[in-house]
Amino acid sequence: MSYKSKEQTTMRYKSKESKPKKDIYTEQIYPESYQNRLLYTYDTCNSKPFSISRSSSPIHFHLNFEASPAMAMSMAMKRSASTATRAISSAFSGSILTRDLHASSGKKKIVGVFYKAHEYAKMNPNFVGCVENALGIRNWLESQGHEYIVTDDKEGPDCELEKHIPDAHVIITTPFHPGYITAERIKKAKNLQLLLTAGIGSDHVDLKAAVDARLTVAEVTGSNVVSVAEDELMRILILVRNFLPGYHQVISGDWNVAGIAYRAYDLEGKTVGTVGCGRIGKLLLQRLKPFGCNLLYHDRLKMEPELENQIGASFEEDLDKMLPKCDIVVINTPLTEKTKGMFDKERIAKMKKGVLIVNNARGAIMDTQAVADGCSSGHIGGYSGDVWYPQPAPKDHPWRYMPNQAMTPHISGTTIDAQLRYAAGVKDMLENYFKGEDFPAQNYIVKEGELASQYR
Ligand SMILES: NC(=O)C1=CN([C@@H]2O[C@H](COP(=O)(O)OP(=O)(O)OC[C@H]3O[C@@H](n4cnc5c(N)ncnc54)[C@H](O)[C@@H]3O)[C@@H](O)[C@H]2O)C=CC1
Repeated sequence: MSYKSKEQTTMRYKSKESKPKKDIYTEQIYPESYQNRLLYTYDTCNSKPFSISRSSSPIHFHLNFEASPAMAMSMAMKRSASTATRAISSAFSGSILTRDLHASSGKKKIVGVFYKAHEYAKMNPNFVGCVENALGIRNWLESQGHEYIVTDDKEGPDCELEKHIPDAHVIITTPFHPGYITAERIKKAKNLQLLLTAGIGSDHVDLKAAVDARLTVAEVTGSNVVSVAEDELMRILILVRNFLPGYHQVISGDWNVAGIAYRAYDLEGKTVGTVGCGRIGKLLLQRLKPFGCNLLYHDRLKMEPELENQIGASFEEDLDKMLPKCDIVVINTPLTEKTKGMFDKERIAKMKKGVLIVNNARGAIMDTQAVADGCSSGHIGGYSGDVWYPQPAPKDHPWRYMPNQAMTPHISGTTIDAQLRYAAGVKDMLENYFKGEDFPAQNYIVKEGELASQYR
């Protein structure tokens, strides 16, 4: 995608200014989100050609950004809330725990694990999520005397990540190219205090080991939920319309309408169920509503009736009762001890014959072979997603070769918009960490020996 022109950016800025007040639905999805501020940052950086060179990192710009009165007020409110939180927590914290966050001051060693971009790194100055552009925080970190090592080499005993584990204070990694932080690595990491996920989903960390070691684990909650929900909608349409065989026909010089049409349907009137209905699940349901589908959701938590009514979906307490009703099932839970392997042979057998499955949550929520077998037998009519286990997916991963799949590498949550948001979120948390301040509460996955509720 090309960069936005100044006119486009101005339009976006204007439309943001005239945006109607958030409704109850949006309030629930974005409590204290980064969204507005970061979009503002993004617009600011693109619409001020006099002060910014295109090759600079965009996420530095919000330091110079003059807040509007409303934003200044909200920032001041946040500051006073965080001061109050600190006062309360310091009043109650008496224990001496060597690895708790902010246990030591001074220069830090920060290790980042990202995917390599090679020739693509220079093609877009906002492409900050790769090794080469390193979230755009290198100058900022190094100017304060911190050491910043960045690599994509993350597997095996001789990899670059392993070399830096013993003296790293902070490890940042993205779910797109996850640095697996195992219990063994945590044991070796004597200086480690903080594990940051540049994105959402911290299952690449052995969270139990992190709890036991009293590490802090945090992610940029909300940073790419819109990106994933949009991508899920695209995958649903690709499967329902049997799009991919048509695309392949065009490339291979064929023309066979029947070969596509015999199993292409409308989305209207179909029953779609989301398993997990947090931020992404709700955004997906909101996007599906205008298609005239019958919407169901299963989650640990039932929505407030007003929100449920606004979204137009019905709660299904029992997953196994919801599945046989669904033409399309979308997975939107984190990978936890409870959801690992949740979709095995028996559960897949409970689904309708020909069911379409979209999974952008995590590959390991599915039993790999059961999915491949389901696609081969036709019980699963189509499977699409961007998440695999492990990542990168090995060349012989069965999902590469099963019929009726529309798989991609892990991309849905790393759009340029998402990268700008999660890079700024990481920078904010590092800034708080250096100052000994708390992070936004919803970002914590492990804090003071406790695991966030959605991972339990
Ligand atoms: N493919 C990609 O690029 C991305 C993937 N993700 C994945 O999507 C997941 C969900 O993200 P969000 O919606 O932001 O998280 P969220 O925390 O807002 O929502 C997760 C929902 O899952 C529910 N849940 C947890 N365990 C459950 C269980 N055993 N049964 C039923 N429901 C359960 C929770 O109650 C919660 O409502 C992330 O954890 C991550 O794994 C997130 C962002 C990007």
